[in-house]
Amino acid sequence: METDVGVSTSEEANGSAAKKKPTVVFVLGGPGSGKGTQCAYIVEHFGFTHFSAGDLLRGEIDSGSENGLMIKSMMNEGKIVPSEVTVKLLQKAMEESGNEKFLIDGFPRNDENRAAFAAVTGIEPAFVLFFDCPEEEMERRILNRNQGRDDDNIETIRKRFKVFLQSSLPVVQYYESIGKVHKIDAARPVEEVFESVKAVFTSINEKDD
Ligand SMILES: Nc1ncnc2c1ncn2[C@@H]1O[C@H](COP(=O)(O)OP(=O)(O)O)[C@@H](O)[C@H]1O
Ligand SMILES: Nc1ccn([C@H]2C[C@H](O)[C@@H](COP(=O)(O)OP(=O)(O)O)O2)c(=O)n1
Ligand SMILES: [Mg+2]
Repeated sequence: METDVGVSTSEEANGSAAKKKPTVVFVLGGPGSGKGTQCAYIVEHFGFTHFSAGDLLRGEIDSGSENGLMIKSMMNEGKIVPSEVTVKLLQKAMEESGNEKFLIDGFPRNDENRAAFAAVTGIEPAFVLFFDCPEEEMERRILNRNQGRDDDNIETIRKRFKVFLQSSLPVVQYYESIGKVHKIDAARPVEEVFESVKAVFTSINEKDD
């Protein structure tokens, strides 16, 4: 079943034709909190196109691009790749998609990411989903993930948790301060988490009707 989520519009400064801007939802949460898993369900039910910033960066490594080695070494250290690279990949993916409703997963991961996306695309998120999960549960999930990722080892996982607390949580707190965060208890089974996620998207649809 697909449900419609409204596309925001903005008037040009001179008040002429309204120009459509894509609807963007940022999906945030620590490593292993279940962002990718829940995004797959949201796509199925609500007609969004899903982009994982981490997947786009891994694609860039695999393509043999000139940034590949730099991205690979930063990811293996659990560090956040410069926004210039990530925002460009997201912007290209959105332009090529043909959709106007996007779930952007794992981005923005720091304030630099947040500001660069706003400056380059002119888009502010409709809202932010935040998957709240204790570290020991996230660690268990990542160690069982089996996707063959170089950064899913205990040493890098610990570094990623540190970066999440230091750089990514403040971005969530910023969006909380402007009333844009829907916080979800992500420590529950997948289906239960999705019930809460579904409620958020359904209530947004109803508001737009
Ligand atoms: N609610 C959940 N309960 C248990 N395991 C989960 C849950 N959500 C996701 N997982 C599993 O945990 C791992 C990490 O999930 P993933 O969606 O990749 O998280 P993220 O994108 O936030 O790192 C995957 O192996 C996934 O199958
Ligand atoms: N906005 C982003 C997103 C991810 N990255 C890098 C740094 C992250 O540790 C890795 C992996 O991100 P990814 O979202 O795939 O990881 P999780 O799904 O949270 O486990 O990619 C980044 O540099 N900038
Ligand atoms: Mg992920």
